[in-house]
Amino acid sequence: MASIDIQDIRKSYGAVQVLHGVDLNIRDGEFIVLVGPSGCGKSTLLRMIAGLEEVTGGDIAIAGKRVNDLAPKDRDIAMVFQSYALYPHMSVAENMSYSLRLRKTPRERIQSAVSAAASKLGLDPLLERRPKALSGGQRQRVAMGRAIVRQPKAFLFDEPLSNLDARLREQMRAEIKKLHGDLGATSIYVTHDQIEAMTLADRIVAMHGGVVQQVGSPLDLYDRPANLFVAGFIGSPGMNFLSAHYVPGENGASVRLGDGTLIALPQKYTLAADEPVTVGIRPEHVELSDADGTGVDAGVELIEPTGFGTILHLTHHGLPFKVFTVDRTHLNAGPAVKVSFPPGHLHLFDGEGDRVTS
Ligand SMILES: Nc1ncnc2c1ncn2[C@@H]1O[C@H](COP(=O)(O)OP(=O)(O)OP(=O)(O)O)[C@@H](O)[C@H]1O
Repeated sequence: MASIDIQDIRKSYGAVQVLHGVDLNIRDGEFIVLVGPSGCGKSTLLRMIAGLEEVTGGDIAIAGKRVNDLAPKDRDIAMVFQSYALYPHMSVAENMSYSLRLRKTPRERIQSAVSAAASKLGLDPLLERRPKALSGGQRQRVAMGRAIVRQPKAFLFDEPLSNLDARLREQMRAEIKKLHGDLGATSIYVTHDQIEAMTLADRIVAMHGGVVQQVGSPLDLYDRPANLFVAGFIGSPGMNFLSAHYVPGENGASVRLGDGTLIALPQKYTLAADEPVTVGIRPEHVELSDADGTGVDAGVELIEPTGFGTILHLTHHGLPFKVFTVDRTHLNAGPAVKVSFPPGHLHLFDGEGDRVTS
């Protein structure tokens, strides 16, 4: 196991810069998830750590040793890909033992490593099969087994569950988390799936446009997103954003929506009167009541029952927003409801899209 230190890492393909200076210190044993939309540079960063892409600028150190110019095989890390990358002509056991055989590891050591990994992953009955006789989930387990037997300093995962159906993804996600709990190995996991990021990570690194937007625990990112991008990316259904202007007010600060509606804020902020801001509130934090209740008027556009809860698509003076509720009485909401925005759940972002904290 090892720490991984990334300092001012930059990557360009010709004139196109895709990583703009990434700094990240990963602790020994930590599970880090790189998350972001397609094209944000997360796979490129992972591949640079693995040694599969050249570093344009900056430094990468594994266990305190600079590895920029070290070949992938000399970095002592194992990579698990979306495509599994298994050898079709080898059995499961041969696939798992391949790297150890290359290293001329003694036969008994190979056997005990393969059998320990196989039993951890439930692969014992499949050891003699070829990959083509396995399901997608079983193949991904073999790919993980192959990584485990090497006892690498770190595991790198590149969207390993993308090819699996939703139920299997959920199951494998839990298995990966349990495996990390057992092995305690430093892991970096790339995904565009925010649920995977939230459930697996000790810390999430949210990326956008080749720039790290925020690094923190899953709940840090959920509770205190650093900017509009993170606020919108983490959480499902996504956070509602309302354009507004800041009103300092004598009896506490508020924001004024376009139609003049005032929404109370939890505190005063160091913003100028009338400064344009964006207010964010998660669908699960909006409070709903009947049309004759208290709050702001909203029209009901669409009701989506999910079983666990209900998503209501609402509008307030043409402004669309969503509410999520587990209260089934709202399944039959009429054409109009009232909503209120609890001040403690509001997020405020300035004109640049950055979180306003004080
Ligand atoms: N070999 C290459 N040559 C030129 N541009 C590249 C190359 N590889 C990646 N890119 C570009 O670099 C950017 C980052 O790509 P990268 O694969 O790291 O994104 P990603 O966040 O992992 O996306 P995805 O989830 O789609 O894999 C993209 O704009 C991509 O087009």
